[in-house]
Amino acid sequence: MSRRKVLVYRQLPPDQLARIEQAHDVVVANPRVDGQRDAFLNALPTVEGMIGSSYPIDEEVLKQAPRLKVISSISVGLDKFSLHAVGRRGIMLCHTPGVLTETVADLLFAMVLATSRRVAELARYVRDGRWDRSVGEDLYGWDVHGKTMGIVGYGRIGQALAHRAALGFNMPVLYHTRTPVPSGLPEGRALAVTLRDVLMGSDFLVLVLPLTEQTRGLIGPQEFALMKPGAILINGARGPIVQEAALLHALQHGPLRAAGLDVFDTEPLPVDSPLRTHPKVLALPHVGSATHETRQAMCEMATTNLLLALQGKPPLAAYAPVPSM
Ligand SMILES: NC(=O)c1ccc[n+]([C@@H]2O[C@H](COP(=O)([O-])OP(=O)(O)OC[C@H]3O[C@@H](n4cnc5c(N)ncnc54)[C@H](O)[C@@H]3O)[C@@H](O)[C@H]2O)c1
Ligand SMILES: O=C(O)[C@H](O)CO
Repeated sequence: MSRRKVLVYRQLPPDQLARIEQAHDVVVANPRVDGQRDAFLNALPTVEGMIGSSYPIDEEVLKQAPRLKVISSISVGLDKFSLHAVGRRGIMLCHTPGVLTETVADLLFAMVLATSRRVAELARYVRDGRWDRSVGEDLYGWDVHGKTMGIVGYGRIGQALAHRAALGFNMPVLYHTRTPVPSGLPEGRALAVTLRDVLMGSDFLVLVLPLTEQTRGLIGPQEFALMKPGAILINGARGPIVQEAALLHALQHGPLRAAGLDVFDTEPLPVDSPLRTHPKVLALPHVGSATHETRQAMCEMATTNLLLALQGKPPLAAYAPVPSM
């Protein structure tokens, strides 16, 4: 097998980097890191494989990489890639579904619990030395068990979340998804409904669907207007699925009691974003899959995908059909 030029554009664990270096000529250059952008740009004209995540690989980047055949993303979401250009060019785009499912569902449920039981706010109260008497009603939270869990996007992660909600917390589940699927739960525990019905019926509305042309701006003023007073929104999908101005309005004027956000329009979240310090917002730095075990598993899968695809073999998971090499 001939050695090819591979661009690693995000930090990889040393064991995975070594696997690539054994077979190919590697340039490590993260365009977000000061001093590495030029090396990233200089590598593009000759690279045949790329591995990384979170940096936009758009038409402009792809134009500069005429020999590119394989991109291996260390993510399940593929919204950072120009899918039209990838398809047109016959580039194999691989990703890492499945290995992060349970970990992301854990974090989504943590956000459900943290927002309703005001975990971050109460911890700050103790840390700030304000616990000088028993906590009054103004700091009480709201129950989670038995409330209705609404899920938009009932794929791998949505279903793992539904299991936690229905079987662990006795919550009725409403779900809405593009492609109809059975709930995977015992009879009567979950109902597939329209988006309108999920919005109207849920105490917690969790978004866990891909960002696409169809889902950009999906949750806006009209959708917030349908939601229950006191509902809590959790966005574990992608920031632009929710219209930010409408979200701020819904937090200030209702119906939202709180929002748990792991994802934002612009990441990292700008320091002047009103969402950063909003008292009703639990903002996390896009960490759905960020555990030692899962990030290692994602990097391993992405590395395997890259190596297989560069050998002309089917990778473990890919968006595009296998191109001829
Ligand atoms: N916060 C994080 O760190 C994090 C981590 C992993 C994944 N994610 C996000 O979660 C998404 C889902 O991951 P997954 O592994 O469950 O993917 P998946 O493909 O298994 O599930 C996606 C679901 O969304 C549904 N869907 C697609 N378009 C829709 C639409 N227009 N309306 C309603 N439903 C629609 C699909 O039918 C499918 O059921 C990813 O695409 C990514 O954006 C975020
Ligand atoms: O899509 C994913 O896998 C996560 O959001 C990490 O980028």
